[in-house]
Amino acid sequence: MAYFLALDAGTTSNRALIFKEDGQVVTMAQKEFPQYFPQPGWVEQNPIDIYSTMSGVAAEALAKASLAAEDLECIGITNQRETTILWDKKTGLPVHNAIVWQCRRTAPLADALKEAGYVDMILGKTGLVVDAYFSATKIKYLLDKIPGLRDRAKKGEIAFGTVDSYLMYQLSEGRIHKTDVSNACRTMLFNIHSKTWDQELLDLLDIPREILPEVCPSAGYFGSTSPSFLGHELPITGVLGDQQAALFGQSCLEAGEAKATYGTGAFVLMNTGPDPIISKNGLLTSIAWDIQGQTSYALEGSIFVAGSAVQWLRDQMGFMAYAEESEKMALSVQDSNGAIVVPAFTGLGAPYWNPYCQGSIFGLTRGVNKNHLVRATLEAIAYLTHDVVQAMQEDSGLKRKLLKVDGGASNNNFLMQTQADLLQIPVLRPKCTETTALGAFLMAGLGSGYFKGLDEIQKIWQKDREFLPALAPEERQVGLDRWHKAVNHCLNFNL
Ligand SMILES: Nc1ncnc2c1ncn2[C@@H]1O[C@H](COP(=O)(O)OP(=O)(O)O)[C@@H](O)[C@H]1O
Ligand SMILES: O=P(O)(O)OC[C@H](O)CO
Repeated sequence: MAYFLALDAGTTSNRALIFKEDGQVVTMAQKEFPQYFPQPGWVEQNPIDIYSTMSGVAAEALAKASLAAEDLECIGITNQRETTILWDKKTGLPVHNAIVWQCRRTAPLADALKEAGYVDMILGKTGLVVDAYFSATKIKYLLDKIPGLRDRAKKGEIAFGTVDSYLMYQLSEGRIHKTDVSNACRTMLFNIHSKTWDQELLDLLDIPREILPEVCPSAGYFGSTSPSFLGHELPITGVLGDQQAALFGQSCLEAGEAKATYGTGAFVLMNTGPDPIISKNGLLTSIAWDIQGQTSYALEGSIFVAGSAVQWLRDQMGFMAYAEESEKMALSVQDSNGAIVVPAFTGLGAPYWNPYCQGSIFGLTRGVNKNHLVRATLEAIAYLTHDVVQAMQEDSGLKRKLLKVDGGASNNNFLMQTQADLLQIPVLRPKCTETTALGAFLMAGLGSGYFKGLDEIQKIWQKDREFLPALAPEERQVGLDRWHKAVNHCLNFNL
């Protein structure tokens, strides 16, 4: 029997899972950590919280499984991407809170890059749309803001990392300053063709090369943890960004296979194989992973608000006590009674990319009640996902045959049925919905040499439920037309 530890550093919580070699979850421990919102649209986290909660849940998962660290084969790490941390190399202490991927504070810096005409150059090199979402403008902001930081960075005293890098640095007491290609490609500083940091982009943003981590393949030996973590040195042999990990955990290993993860936001990724496809429709091109010298690319549609819209219904509107109740409420009415919710709470991501538009509700009449609004919100998540999948088909020329789903909100059967109806293809939910952690464990198993190849890990994916399209095509088209009208109004509405 072999055991593996997967560390899943998410946006709102950190999770540690122990897996058996057949993909069974032995134990899981999870802990939320504080989020800070210093100004509207700004989001920060304390890196020390990120490390301390992760080290706490890892110890808890191990204790619950009655295992010792010596029983573990290796560690896999997966993480919220883009979130930017700068720290002092000597002390390991952060110089500022982490600037989280959702944070919009650097939108003016992104606008300046767009106005100066860098959109095509940046898309061509990095596969990314110019946006505050990615790490590059966040790093520049910190280097500009903190007195003396750029000089210290030039002298090699400061390190930059996304959450994977920061965790490895802490876990190894400063011996590992590395990241993997799937995380590096989300910084907007990494050339996805040459797979190297791009000097032209570094110069453009005045970011010293000295701060950057070494970029490694996703599977392989990154280094070992120090005994201060779990009491025993353990090899880290798999690292990748959480959406790419979910793609891997969903066993989307062939070109054309896709998954949608419905968590805080929703992220649709399609494996495009060994060649990157640069989008004409507002999607992102990322490296999915690099294994045994083989790079796989992915097209991605990032939707910033999905499950968090259900949290809004729960916490701000007070419509329910638990997110799970949204399914029953939506099914208690026949339709949304004409209401359309566009949950653009932090602007709209793919394929619209408007950081300034705001959430809107259309079609309100005296008969609309909270069940209709809950239904309209869940429908909006499915419509946004539809728009991304549509863009993906146009970019790739590949018609989807099915969509695999995961993440907290994929447990909502109404949402999944609506998704199948809108996409007109089967939607498949796996038995293990912790696909992100599953992907990290499988990657680590490959990196340690425990698994010899992809065919060995393909068997691990198992179906839980399949949702088949059941909506009449005319009815679907009417719904889509109304939705797109509402999105256009929302995009064009300026206070
Ligand atoms: N049954 C459900 N129906 C609708 N939304 C749900 C349901 N269960 C969870 N959610 C939403 O899913 C999100 C949590 O999913 P999770 O995958 O844990 O997210 P993350 O990894 O981004 O923290 C929350 O925003 C919650 O509102
Ligand atoms: O932490 P999650 O699951 O919301 O994922 C966040 C994404 O990686 C952001 O790009």
